[in-house]
Amino acid sequence: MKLIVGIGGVTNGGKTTLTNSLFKALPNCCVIHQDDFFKPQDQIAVGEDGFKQWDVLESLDMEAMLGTVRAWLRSPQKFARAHGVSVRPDAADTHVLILDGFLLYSYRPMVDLYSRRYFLTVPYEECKWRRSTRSYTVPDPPGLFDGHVWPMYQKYRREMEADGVEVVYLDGMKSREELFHQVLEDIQNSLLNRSQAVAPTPAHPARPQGPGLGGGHRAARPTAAQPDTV
Ligand SMILES: Nc1ncnc2c1ncn2[C@@H]1O[C@H](COP(=O)(O)OP(=O)(O)OP(=O)(O)O)[C@@H](O)[C@H]1O
Ligand SMILES: NC(=O)c1ccc[n+]([C@@H]2O[C@H](CO)[C@@H](O)[C@H]2O)c1
Ligand SMILES: [Mg+2]
Repeated sequence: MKLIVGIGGVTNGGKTTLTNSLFKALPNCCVIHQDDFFKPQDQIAVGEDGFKQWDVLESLDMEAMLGTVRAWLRSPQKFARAHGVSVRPDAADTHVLILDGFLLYSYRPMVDLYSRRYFLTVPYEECKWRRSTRSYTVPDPPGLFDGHVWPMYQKYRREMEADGVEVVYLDGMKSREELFHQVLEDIQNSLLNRSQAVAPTPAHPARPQGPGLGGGHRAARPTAAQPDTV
């Protein structure tokens, strides 16, 4: 069973913090960070506002990110091994991929790959404060947050909502522990529901095939007919 989980949402909402905790807690779990797919600095456009446009989809090599997700889909076992994740024999059929990033649900070719799309939010003031404490590989120039980062967050979020992309909102003002337990429990329930949906137990108790029984046609399988991939 393969499960792709998105930990998306606003910058400094706590995505990577939450992702790291889930990674440690879930069996056979791999992580892909969207931030690893930023294009080189000299390929980042400069806007009319004079700011490098880091917070737009075009600044990310999303084709490469999708390629990495496809590699996991082809063989989660191989992917896990290649990334130093040792596959747990007691849960060898369960594979979870977490995608961590601020623009996960705005790239059309990937939107339908997720089993669950989480979206962390924090209010403007908190976000601005947290961001001011961070140092990125390219430090934020003065005014970037108000001039570029926050307006782009609002624009992409509006578009995502207008497109009807279904997400589970998470309140990033909750404690790290509360968020972790909430999301872990939710993912574990998804895994449980899926394992029950694909379990080989028949919908009805097996009946011996005697005369007059088993007339040659099969009843449609209910939820079990769903593929176990995403
Ligand atoms: N639940 C929380 N409550 C308070 N502070 C938090 C919480 N989660 C994370 N933080 C802090 O907020 C900051 C941003 O956290 P984190 O790096 O996880 O966010 P992010 O959404 O991944 O940000 P980025 O946009 O840089 O990817 C860090 O200083 C982190 O310690
Ligand atoms: N990781 C990077 O190369 C980089 C460079 C400049 C800015 N950022 C910021 O990262 C955030 C997403 O995590 C975005 O808001 C970018 O502004 C990242
Ligand atoms: Mg992060």
